[in-house]
Amino acid sequence: MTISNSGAIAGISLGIGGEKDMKQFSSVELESEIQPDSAYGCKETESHEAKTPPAPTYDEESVHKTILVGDSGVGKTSLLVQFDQGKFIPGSFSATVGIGFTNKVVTVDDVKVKLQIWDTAGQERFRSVTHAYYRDAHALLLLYDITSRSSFDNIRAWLTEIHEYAQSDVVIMLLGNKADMSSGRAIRRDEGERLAREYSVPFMETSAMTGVNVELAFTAVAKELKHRAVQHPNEPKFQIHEYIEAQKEKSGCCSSF
Ligand SMILES: Nc1nc2c(ncn2[C@@H]2O[C@H](COP(=O)(O)OP(=O)(O)OP(=O)(O)O)[C@@H](O)[C@H]2O)c(=O)[nH]1
Repeated sequence: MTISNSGAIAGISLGIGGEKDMKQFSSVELESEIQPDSAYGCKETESHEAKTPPAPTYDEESVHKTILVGDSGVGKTSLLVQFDQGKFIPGSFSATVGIGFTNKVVTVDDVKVKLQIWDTAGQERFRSVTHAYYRDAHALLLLYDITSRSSFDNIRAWLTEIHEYAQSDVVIMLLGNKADMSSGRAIRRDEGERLAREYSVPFMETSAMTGVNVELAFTAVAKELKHRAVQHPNEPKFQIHEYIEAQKEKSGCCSSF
């Protein structure tokens, strides 16, 4: 699997201590970047004979809007920077202001899946701005910080908001970030697993610092979105939970947490 970047993080100032100011991007400009969901569904055939329709092909021009959400300070910007640039800059970001995005292309099953990844401000005062972006989101990565009980407790409220403002079929993934901070851990991994099971969403612990599971989180989302776009009604569905567990086992990623 390869990952390529098709743009810098829009509106995020990466300077040490710099504010992650997204203000210079108007929502109109940003929305115009999003392509229609042309890959979803397949074309009607002219013949009226009862035959199995051909499997739809994936439209590589489709853009999948993927949004990072969660309390302020859980590591949304750091996760995106780790995925985008493969690096972690400790303590370098002040709170995100507003919302901004970066484009990434993830190659899964030999096709290029375009993710437009939006980094949102976790602070309460920006909530009304970010809600507006949920509506046409294809995927939401919901983060808490494993060293922060309150960020974990707030996940239920985030899920309520997501169900209120996002499409009912949006792909949701729960991420327990800062998994490298074992000494400060406040939330056990099985608590995260239990919450994810309760809401039937996939879950993994990540570290924006070490990079553990960062690529896997985005790749799993890309795979799910790609499979949904070309899903044939008679074929078994892609099992994102099984895929994640298999990949975790392969990498042996989580044994040290
Ligand atoms: N040890 C460790 N620190 C992290 C990790 N992810 C983020 N941090 C630190 O946590 C702090 C907050 O990270 P941000 O990425 O700014 O968090 P955010 O969720 O974008 O915050 P808002 O913009 O306010 O919503 C920074 O000091 C990061 O360096 C991680 O995986 N491990």
